Amino acid sequence: MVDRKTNRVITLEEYIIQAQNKFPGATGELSQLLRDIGLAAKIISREVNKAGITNILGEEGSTNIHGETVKKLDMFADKQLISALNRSEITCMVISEENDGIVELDNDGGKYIVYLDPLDGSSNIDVNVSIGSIFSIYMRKNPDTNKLSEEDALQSGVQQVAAGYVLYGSSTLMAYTTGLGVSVFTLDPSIGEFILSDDDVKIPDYGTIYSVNEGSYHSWEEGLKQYIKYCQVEDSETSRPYKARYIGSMVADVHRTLITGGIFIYPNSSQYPNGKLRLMYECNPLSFVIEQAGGMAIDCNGRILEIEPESLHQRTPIFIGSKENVLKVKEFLDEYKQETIKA
Ligand SMILES: O=P(O)(O)OC[C@H]1O[C@](O)(COP(=O)(O)O)[C@@H](O)[C@@H]1O
Repeated sequence: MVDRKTNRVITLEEYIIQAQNKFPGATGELSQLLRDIGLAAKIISREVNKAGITNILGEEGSTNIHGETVKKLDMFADKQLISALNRSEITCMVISEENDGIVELDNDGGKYIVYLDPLDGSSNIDVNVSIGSIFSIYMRKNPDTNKLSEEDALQSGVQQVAAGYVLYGSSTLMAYTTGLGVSVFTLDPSIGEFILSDDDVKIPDYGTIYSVNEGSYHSWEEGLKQYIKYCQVEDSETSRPYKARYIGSMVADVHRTLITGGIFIYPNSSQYPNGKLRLMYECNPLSFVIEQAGGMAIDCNGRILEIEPESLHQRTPIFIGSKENVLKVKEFLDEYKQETIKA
């Protein structure tokens, strides 16, 4: 995207500074934090792009708190992001999918807390399918107390000051929001810069793509089963049947949903009674982005962003995407919930 006034491409760096200048009181710290994440993303992107020829594919040998085998790229991305955040002394703690507890950085004076899914879509790393990194940023609740605590970090999604993701796909892009709409930047490897490619992105109100792992269909609640049947019925008026698309990397499936409209679902199932995806570093940040683009994100009861977190790595079911599609699935969930209650 070219700046109409200067007829020049706009880099992430410039865009962040321009946005900051709109807030006279801004300290520039959040800007620095976003730049730090941008830098780490470039380094991770470089490694992802040549993963097949450098010994960075495969398992690292350890298991994380979720009982998942950790991939070498998971650890590489985790290290890159944490060291980038440690460099600028404004982040006091990081919570990451690859670390059990809070990671205290050497900046206990820092006022920001960052949640990370350093490498999302781990099952796709070794098969060269799109993967991503997800970040969510909060201010400390009690900046005057020296002692950092989990209590500081357990804040609902509405408290996020910024959130976003990096998608390592056919190109590498970074999308984020600070609560003033969603901006997308594409990495131009030839100059090593993220260039603004889309500003104030809006998700279509209605889409004809549904995205869910139907492998666990048998253990879904009836309302969801009936909604998927609804998506598959022939009806030209509502452009059904919808197309099914499922990449298996939440960042990639949600980014597609942001651009084309539709819905991404990761429900409860017998394998994951409370859903699989993590509230604090997968569902909250992507819900903030989708809501800022005009979409919706709910669990089986209400808004994802209003869930009061109880633990750092808690999971939640999620229904996220275009407003009309999310309202439709909620209709089915509520209707069959009533049926079950009556029965
Ligand atoms: O293989 P499944 O059960 O469909 O799960 C895929 C989901 O799990 C995830 O891979 C979980 O994320 P991680 O790879 O970060 O653990 C999501 O990106 C994706 O949406």
